Amino acid sequence: MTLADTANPTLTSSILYLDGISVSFDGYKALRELSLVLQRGEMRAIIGPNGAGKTTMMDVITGKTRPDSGEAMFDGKYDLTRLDEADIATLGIGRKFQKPTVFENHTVEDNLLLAVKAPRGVRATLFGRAEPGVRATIDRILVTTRLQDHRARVAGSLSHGQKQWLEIGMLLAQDPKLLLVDEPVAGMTDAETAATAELLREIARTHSVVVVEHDMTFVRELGVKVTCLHEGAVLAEGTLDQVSAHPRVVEVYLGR
Ligand SMILES: Nc1ncnc2c1ncn2[C@@H]1O[C@H](COP(=O)(O)OP(=O)(O)OP(=O)(O)O)[C@@H](O)[C@H]1O
Repeated sequence: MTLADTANPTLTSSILYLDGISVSFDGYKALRELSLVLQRGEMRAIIGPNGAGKTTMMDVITGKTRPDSGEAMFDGKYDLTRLDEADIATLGIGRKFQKPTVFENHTVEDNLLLAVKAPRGVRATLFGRAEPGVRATIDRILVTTRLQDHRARVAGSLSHGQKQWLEIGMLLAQDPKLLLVDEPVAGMTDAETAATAELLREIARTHSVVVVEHDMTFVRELGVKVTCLHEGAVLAEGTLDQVSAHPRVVEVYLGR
């Protein structure tokens, strides 16, 4: 961080600060001077057509992709462009990919126990006799993710929606400050989609969240600020109504 940055109140007050991020793949510009600021405790929905750069942006945040230029800061002080993926996860950025990757042969509860933030070595001894603090965390997550009545079920027997919630629960078990959630409601029923919006709103009371999603009904249910990306940059930002009324957003995305 430079001296100029410490005097930048937008940076110091934000959980995530992206400024002028560019990424090229073999000459193709996936991100073009992308700038986005997420306040602490904010949930933001990211929309935009295929190829807009949403996944690439998430990859920059998690250290999977290094930008060619620009600034990416976390929690007002950590330079994400200089840290590797493991360091960034340890700092408190958790990511959930679109496809659920739960341990199908383990119970719901054991999946959460496996994910829980615990010192190395402790994890292996957790099964069957988890310490009370860990138990309380797991119980809380089971309630949040609507899985309290399914804790003893094998994860492979859950519905698609329940698997997604379990994976969100596994993310929560790591106690991240910032959650990145990629297309959580793809393939869900309308009822599951509505429940997921409610679940994320609950999580957003105590965490900062970035959600990438194409389902506009779901984005409306989230009721948060929306950023529409197009060709690697921000095309529009505001409430869903404001963004939806933007002629270019209609032209390149919503009107299609
Ligand atoms: N590793 C890579 N090598 C080459 N090109 C890539 C690579 N990753 C992404 N791209 C290209 O960069 C552009 C942005 O892709 P990205 O996956 O970030 O878009 P997206 O907004 O997430 O799209 P979608 O909604 O389809 O997931 C696309 O044109 C894509 O083909």
